[in-house]
Amino acid sequence: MSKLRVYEYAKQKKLSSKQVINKLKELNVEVSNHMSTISDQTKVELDKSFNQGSNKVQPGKGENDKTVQQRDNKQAKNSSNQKIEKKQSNKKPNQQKSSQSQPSVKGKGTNKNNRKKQQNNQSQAKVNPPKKEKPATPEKITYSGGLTVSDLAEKINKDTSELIKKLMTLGVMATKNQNLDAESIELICEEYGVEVEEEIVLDATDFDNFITEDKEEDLIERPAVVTIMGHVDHGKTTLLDSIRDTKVTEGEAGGITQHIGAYQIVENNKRITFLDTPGHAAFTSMRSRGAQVTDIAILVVAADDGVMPQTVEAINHAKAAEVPIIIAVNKIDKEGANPDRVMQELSEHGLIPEDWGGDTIFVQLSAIKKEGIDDLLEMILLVSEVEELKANPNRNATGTVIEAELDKGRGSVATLLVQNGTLNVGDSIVVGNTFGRVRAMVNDLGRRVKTAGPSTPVEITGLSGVPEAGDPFMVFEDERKARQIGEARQQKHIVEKRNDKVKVSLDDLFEHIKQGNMKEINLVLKADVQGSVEALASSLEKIDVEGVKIKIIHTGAGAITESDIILASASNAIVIGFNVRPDANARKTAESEKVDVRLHRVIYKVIEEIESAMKGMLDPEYEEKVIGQAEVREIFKVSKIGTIAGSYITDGKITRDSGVRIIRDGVVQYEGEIDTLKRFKDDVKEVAQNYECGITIKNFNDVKEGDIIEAYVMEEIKRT
Ligand SMILES: Nc1nc2c(ncn2[C@@H]2O[C@H](COP(=O)(O)OP(=O)(O)OP(=O)(O)O)[C@@H](O)[C@H]2O)c(=O)[nH]1
Repeated sequence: MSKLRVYEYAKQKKLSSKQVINKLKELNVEVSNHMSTISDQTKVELDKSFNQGSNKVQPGKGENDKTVQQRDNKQAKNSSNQKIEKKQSNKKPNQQKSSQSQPSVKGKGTNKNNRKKQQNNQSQAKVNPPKKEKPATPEKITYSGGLTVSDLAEKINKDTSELIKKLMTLGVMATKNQNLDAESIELICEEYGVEVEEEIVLDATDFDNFITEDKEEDLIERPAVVTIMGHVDHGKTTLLDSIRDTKVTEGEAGGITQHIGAYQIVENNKRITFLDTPGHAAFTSMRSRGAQVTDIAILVVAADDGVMPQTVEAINHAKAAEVPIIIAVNKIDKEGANPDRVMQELSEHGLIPEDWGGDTIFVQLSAIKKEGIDDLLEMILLVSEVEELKANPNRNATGTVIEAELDKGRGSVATLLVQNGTLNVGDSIVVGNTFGRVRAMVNDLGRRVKTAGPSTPVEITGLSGVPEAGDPFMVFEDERKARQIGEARQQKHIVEKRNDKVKVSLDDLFEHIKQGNMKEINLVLKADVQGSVEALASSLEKIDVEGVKIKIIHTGAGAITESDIILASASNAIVIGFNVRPDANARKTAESEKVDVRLHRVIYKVIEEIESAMKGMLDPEYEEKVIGQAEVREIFKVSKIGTIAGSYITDGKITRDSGVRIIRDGVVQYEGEIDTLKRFKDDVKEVAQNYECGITIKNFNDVKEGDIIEAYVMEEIKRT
């Protein structure tokens, strides 16, 4: 089977690759770029189509899949076969070329030619100094981490300008310092018959590169890690305390519980680990750092209060993290307790009790009276069993930081949750962007321990710095390696902070979609009233562009809160506010977490914006910039013209085309445009600070002495 690529076909037909790609799209043939291969059948269709106009043809699905797969599999190792194949298919024409212009080291025949040519050159040496002779084109080059045009030119011994021209004929516009993508590099190398290999350097700062899969037979059951969530005052803390009081001392007689951010209890000879920080903020902020520590979420709902806003938030947070939920209907001892109502209300959120044919476990309890605690624990064990939570205790420990602080006496103190393996005193460990050796370990009962297995929380000392909650940790065989990796992570962290890694935003949505790393777009939706939330949600869910789906992970009526932003950050979601604004905290968090928040007042604008972003057609975004202020000092009423505001520019300047706002006692009276701007009798383009001028406002004559006229322009926000 011949392997014809898009650009090759384009060249044959004297078309641009883009034209061919567009035509393929018309024919419903999926190609990712000019390097994609075209099957024989597709080629026939293309020929037909270019000769006769557009005949819609649906190609065999298998072929498309294959094309895509080939691109996906293009990792250094397994692509080497493809590369050799490519090289061979390109050898002939290139060698012909190179034998004319440059000495080549490939193929017997050409070698002879080269030798001859070289001899000729030597004999002419006196006339033409050998310096001028270009060095040979290498047979193979390797590179890692990208190449600029001039880097590549140097590697393959060509002039940069020649390469730029060549790239142009292949439909790639590049300057000499421009970084080339892997495909363009391959393309150029193919043209010159050079084999190219990209060396993928393993990122030593990425723990994933050090993790080896456990064998099934090495895995054993581990305790579940449980988080308690729910609305304010519904009894989360009381429940955590009751469980600890009744169980910890029961199991470990004489133990003094210590607050280390998590504790373990024993029920029916099985352990359960509770994270001791109630509330979904902690849960989600950890997740936003990439940590998934919770196996089961307990949702506490007070039976006398029912489902409240934070209950719904907690549900959505747990759902977004795909963590099973157990409902603890609390305060059933209270007068006015109505567990049925809680069930009813939760059913509306998709949590249907088993008694009613659903699959959500409901446990009724009184945290304060310590009633129903055993039932809850039993249910946790049941869910753990179903979830088949397992780990391998016989390996170096990995896990997550639950909390950490700097203690005056002990230095850096961190509570770690071991998630796999066993942590030992003396282990060399990298924690977040810091490292060290585990000097001492203390468990939740305040006892010194030497080892900690899967799902065990322990407090450790011995780190060189203070990590953050949610940071991952990993133990390494030797201290030198731990230090090396710790330092590399620290360095990377500094660089990343500097580069301010941005979360997904509407602006780069299309890029993500194009690169195929986005199949679902997560949205958090807030609106003024429930009705608009629903209307908006249903319209948004209907958008389907390029097979990418909208997924609404949380909705609510009311202002955009910090919790919305944290959820969006953790789930890489975009926040949409309809007739609502973010509160001050939310605004700050959105800025620091780099969450894209879009505010709208018209439903179709929201839909339009999302849709255009998905299609990569988002209009430039503008932001208002105040350029100056004027104080109205005198009013002139002129019958034909209207009210002229005799003003004095107190700050900045006012330009003829700026937008203006009339502010009276701090309140905006009117927003509009300038009609005329005059100095004495002359129309002027702008008036600067400390000058007087006459201003009339379009469609507004109610200017008063003492009013402030604020001028602003809309500036396009530069996208990076
Ligand atoms: N009657 C009754 N009161 C309870 C029960 N559980 C908790 N309370 C009371 O409810 C109030 C709130 O309990 P907390 O445990 O502080 O609630 P919380 O959910 O942790 O609250 P925040 O930490 O503020 O979010 C306290 O006054 C508790 O004593 C219960 O089972 N029955």
